[in-house]
Amino acid sequence: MASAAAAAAGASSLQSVRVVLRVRPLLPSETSSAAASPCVSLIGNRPGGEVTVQLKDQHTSRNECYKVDSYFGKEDRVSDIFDQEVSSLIPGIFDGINATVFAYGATGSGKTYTMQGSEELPGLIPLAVSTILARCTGTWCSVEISYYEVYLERCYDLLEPKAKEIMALDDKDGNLQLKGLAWVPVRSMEEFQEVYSIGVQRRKVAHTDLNDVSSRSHAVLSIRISNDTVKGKLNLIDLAGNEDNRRTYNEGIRLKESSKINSSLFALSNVISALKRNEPRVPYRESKLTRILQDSLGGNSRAVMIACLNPVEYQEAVHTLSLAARSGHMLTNMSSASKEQTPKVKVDMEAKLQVWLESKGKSKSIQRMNGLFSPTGCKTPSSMSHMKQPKSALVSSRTKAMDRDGGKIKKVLFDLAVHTPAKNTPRSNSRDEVKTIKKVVPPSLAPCIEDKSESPIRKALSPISSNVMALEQQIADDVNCPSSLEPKTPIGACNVVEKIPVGTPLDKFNALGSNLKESLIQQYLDFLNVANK
Ligand SMILES: Nc1ncnc2c1ncn2[C@@H]1O[C@H](COP(=O)(O)OP(=O)(O)OP(=O)(O)O)[C@@H](O)[C@H]1O
Repeated sequence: MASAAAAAAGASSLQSVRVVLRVRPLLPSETSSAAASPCVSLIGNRPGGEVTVQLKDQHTSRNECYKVDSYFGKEDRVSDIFDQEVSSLIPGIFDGINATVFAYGATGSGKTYTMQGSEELPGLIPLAVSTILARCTGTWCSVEISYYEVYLERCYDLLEPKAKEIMALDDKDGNLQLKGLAWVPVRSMEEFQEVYSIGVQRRKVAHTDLNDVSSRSHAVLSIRISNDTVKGKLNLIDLAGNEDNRRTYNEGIRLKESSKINSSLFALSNVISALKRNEPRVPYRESKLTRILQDSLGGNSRAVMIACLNPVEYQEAVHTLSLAARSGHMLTNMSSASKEQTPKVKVDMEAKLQVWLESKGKSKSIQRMNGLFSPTGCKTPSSMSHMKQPKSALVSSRTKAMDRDGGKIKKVLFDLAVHTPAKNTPRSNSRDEVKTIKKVVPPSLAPCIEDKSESPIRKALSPISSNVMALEQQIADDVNCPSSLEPKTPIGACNVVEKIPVGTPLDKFNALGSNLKESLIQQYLDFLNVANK
């Protein structure tokens, strides 16, 4: 048993990105819901090695298996995650090896709970700070923190709010420098609490349909240690949640935030994917988030991605775990039961698309889609019927949220004693391994795959784009259509529809303008990302 634990520790320190799954418990508001049966289960693990999880959609019989490095379920505490995944990174920082821990997942999946914690259960951030401070006690080592957020692709200091936007620049040696970022020395948990709680209150949060206190920015807490010879850094990142705006009904600024959040998370997934595949070029410059993390992701740095899941949201879970897939952890397989269902799944998907378009009043769009995909006569799948109806007004309650969180964190940090790691306890896993087979990409996807550098499955797993407004603007600009076009109306709808020739669906598609093609492809991919692939 001891040698297995040592092997596990060794493995974790050798891997550059570990993917850890964190499934939160059902919330009281969810347990009463009809759709409250969990969609995720642990089905197998190897001591010290990867674990296999299964996602199952209760509305269809679809299920998929994924491999991750470890699994934390509803009975596991944040301190368990810290002991098993984060504490092993800390000695490396004292040897100058940077590390990054980031919580990734849909809105409301428990990222802030995991990173920041609550009054009773401190999160990974306070646990890490207390462990680092304890290690520095009686040495010449100094500890400093910075805390900043990436909001709408701009970087702001949360400890020095009057400072200008933080710029990511390369110095003469090619090392990344965050110009304008404040580093505040901390010598005790009390000092840390004082500084951090102020920063937490400044972070941008808002009420959304899916989370009362939803983070609207990515927040990065960096802990830097320095002694005479070495500087090392640990980044602890609470990412904003990826959002499907067809569920959130975001509008205005919330929609704009959501669009930036989703595109930067996509950029992050590209970086992780490139790192896991040892690709020669890592696309750090695709977003501000990846750019500022350039010196902490890749190279000899270590990273732990905590993929957070809401246990009852199958589609979100698929989307979140797709990031793990991109980083080489997914079993690109389905159970044999689900293979038999592949044609049905495809039909359901098209029916869902029709229903969705109909619900948006897009009968013309349906006709055009029917030119691209085979027509179906299916009824609305039951899985669509549980979708939320839009609320008439979304109330921003940042002040409320700040009161709640700011107050809480202050207490958390005051109360926190230096964290003593608990002994690692092996998990009991009596579940049977499922037999898996290779996943099939529906042939109807083929014309949509334009990017030659990416595999079809990878493209199909792209994140949900929420650039509705930007897309509309682009459509209006590009084809000079009236600005009164409804959201998601395909490009050039006003001019192009009559010109579509008769012939095969592919002929019709090829005859469309490039903007219209791009729009249709994007819409189809968007749809696939929230429907069965
Ligand atoms: N492990 C857990 N145990 C109990 N409650 C939890 C747990 N994880 C999350 N929650 C609760 O779930 C709700 C949503 O969690 P949280 O705000 O952390 O989500 P999030 O992923 O940070 O969302 P967003 O991306 O919108 O900021 C909160 O009420 C939180 O207290």
